[in-house]
Amino acid sequence: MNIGIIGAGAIANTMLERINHDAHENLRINSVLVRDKEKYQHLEGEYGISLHTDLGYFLDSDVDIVVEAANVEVAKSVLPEVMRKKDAMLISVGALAEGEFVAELMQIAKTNGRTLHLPSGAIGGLDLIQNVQSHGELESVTLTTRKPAVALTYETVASEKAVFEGKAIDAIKHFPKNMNVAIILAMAGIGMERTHVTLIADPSTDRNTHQIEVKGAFGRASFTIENEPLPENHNTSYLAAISILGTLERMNRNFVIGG
Ligand SMILES: NC(=O)C1=CN([C@@H]2O[C@H](COP(=O)(O)OP(=O)(O)OC[C@H]3O[C@@H](n4cnc5c(N)ncnc54)[C@H](OP(=O)(O)O)[C@@H]3O)[C@@H](O)[C@H]2O)C=CC1
Ligand SMILES: O=C([O-])CC(=O)C(=O)O
Repeated sequence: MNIGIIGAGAIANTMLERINHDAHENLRINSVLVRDKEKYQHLEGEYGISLHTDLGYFLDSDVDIVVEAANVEVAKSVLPEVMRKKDAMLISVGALAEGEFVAELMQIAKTNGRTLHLPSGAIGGLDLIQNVQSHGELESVTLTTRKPAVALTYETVASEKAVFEGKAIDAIKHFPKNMNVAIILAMAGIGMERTHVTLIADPSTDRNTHQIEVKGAFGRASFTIENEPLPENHNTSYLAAISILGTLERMNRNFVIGG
């Protein structure tokens, strides 16, 4: 499967390493869309990809699926055009916080026979949450995220401090680079208004920890994911990058595990 990536930052680089550098048997990244060609020129030689700055030419290049790995604003602006022409995979899922935009995208997907894939990103447990909610039997979902203080605030923080507490829909507005997990969790479960989020700036941690608590007719579940960050961007967990890789790999299979 030929892949086009939007963005050339920490996640995109991990994918270029795992897929092109390691010569993945089924996957190949052919094209990368950037806004500054000079800055990323070295990638063409290093990974044998074509760099593009024009979305139209990028979409017309030899790619079967487009993976967005840029940011929420870029995702919002390019996704409608991308989905008219290609299947897409989105990691800046904060772009989907507004229901009207999701409805517009789903209409484009339906008209053009496209699929939008949303990997689990830096968390897990979304299979269980979706199963429980399939009959609307989810009662509550809470997310407590703890990140290094420097990732969340310019203030000097002496001891751990909650920098946000409230609904998922508001969490992504205030922290678009850190709360994509809140949005995928809300989409899988009880929505943007009812998913309760606490974001803690912790000067004593170097990990991105997401603690999820779920209650419903099935019983209760809790998941704690203690993520190692990517060296190129400490805000971003390594798991987010390999959740894209795993999702791409599973698209090639003739069997499905979990769900
Ligand atoms: N769903 C989840 O669980 C997670 C989601 N994320 C999200 O994934 C996304 C990518 O993360 P990460 O790789 O760490 O981010 P980085 O900041 O490392 O990289 C972002 C890349 O996007 C590029 N970019 C910015 N604007 C444009 C544009 N207009 N056109 C093309 N490229 C552009 C940047 O280029 P330039 O150098 O020119 O600025 C840069 O190469 C972020 O939105 C992040 O919040 C991250 C972790 C978890
Ligand atoms: O990588 C993480 O741990 C989470 C993150 O940044 C996000 O959800 O935006």
